[in-house]
Amino acid sequence: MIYTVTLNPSIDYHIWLSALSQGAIHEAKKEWKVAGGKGINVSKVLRALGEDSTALGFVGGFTGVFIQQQIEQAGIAHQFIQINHDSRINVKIKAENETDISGVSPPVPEEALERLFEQIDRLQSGDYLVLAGSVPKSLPSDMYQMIMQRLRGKGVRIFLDAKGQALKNGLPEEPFLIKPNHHELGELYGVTIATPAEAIEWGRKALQMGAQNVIVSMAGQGAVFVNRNESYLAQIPQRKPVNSIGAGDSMVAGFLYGLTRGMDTEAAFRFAVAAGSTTALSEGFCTREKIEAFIQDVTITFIS
Ligand SMILES: Nc1ncnc2c1ncn2[C@@H]1O[C@H](COP(=O)(O)OP(=O)(O)OP(=O)(O)O)[C@@H](O)[C@H]1O
Ligand SMILES: O=P(O)(O)OC[C@@]1(O)O[C@H](CO)[C@@H](O)[C@@H]1O
Repeated sequence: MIYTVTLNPSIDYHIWLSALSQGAIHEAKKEWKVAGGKGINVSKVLRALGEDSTALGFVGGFTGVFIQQQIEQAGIAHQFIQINHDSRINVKIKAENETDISGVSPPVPEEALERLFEQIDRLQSGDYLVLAGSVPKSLPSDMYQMIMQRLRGKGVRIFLDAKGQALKNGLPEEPFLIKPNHHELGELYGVTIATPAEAIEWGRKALQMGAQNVIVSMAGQGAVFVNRNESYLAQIPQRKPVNSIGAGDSMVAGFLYGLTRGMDTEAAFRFAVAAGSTTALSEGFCTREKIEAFIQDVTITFIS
């Protein structure tokens, strides 16, 4: 069974403007409101690919009701834990370029946290667990590490898509996969990663710190994959992105999907890159049809 955890879900309010200027009044050309948060996005992409998952996390208030309804309408199983305060609203402004404003995360009470731990304790060998996105401020920054410690030795494969302290703290627990983008990986080591060669070099450092597999996503530059046996570079044709929100989540979902369908590492990585890119290059998330049409445009190079 696949579980996704979104500790800090959101309503993503996508809004299209002709131009964004500080201090001005803007009239939107178009808008969308969708349930968001990285784990939830992974569940959505998996659903679109025909793979079931159960979404876990905290939802609250009128925004939480909306998020839960959307997940149910999408046919995604969930075991959300209700909290009293409103889930966040994250604003995604599309003008000359993309600007994100993330809302304030709601406080999560101790009892809600205990309930999440009870759910985590029920996971079994062979399950996959995706831990993705930010940790609400009221929770300890080593939340993901705490979850992973509870699962030690149980045979659950953990995909960790986090940044900063949450990523750093999680590495010693040997997550099956991490998927930082090149900025997030650079931030971990206090360096700037600008090229795939640098992403491979620093990705290998993350292996030394505990990660079993590392995908470093590099937006329009593609991605690199490293583990102890194999390293690959994925390149994609240069095209203007339409919506890069959720591209990284689509990549995580694509890799997970590939593994569950028995693809080898290289094929799962190729599928993951095609999933990320087709989300970035179209409105809405990737679909199987879009991925299949794009996948031959992904060039994979084996790196020794
Ligand atoms: N401009 C683009 N053109 C083609 N593919 C893209 C583009 N931007 C992103 N992608 C694809 O999506 C993958 C993930 O993108 P990115 O590195 O932006 O992830 P991210 O920062 O985790 O994204 P997010 O947090 O918005 O989900 C890339 O490796 C690439 O395959
Ligand atoms: O603030 P976080 O939890 O790091 O990221 C949240 C978020 O930006 O990530 C998703 C895209 O990856 C969006 O659906 C959501 O708004």
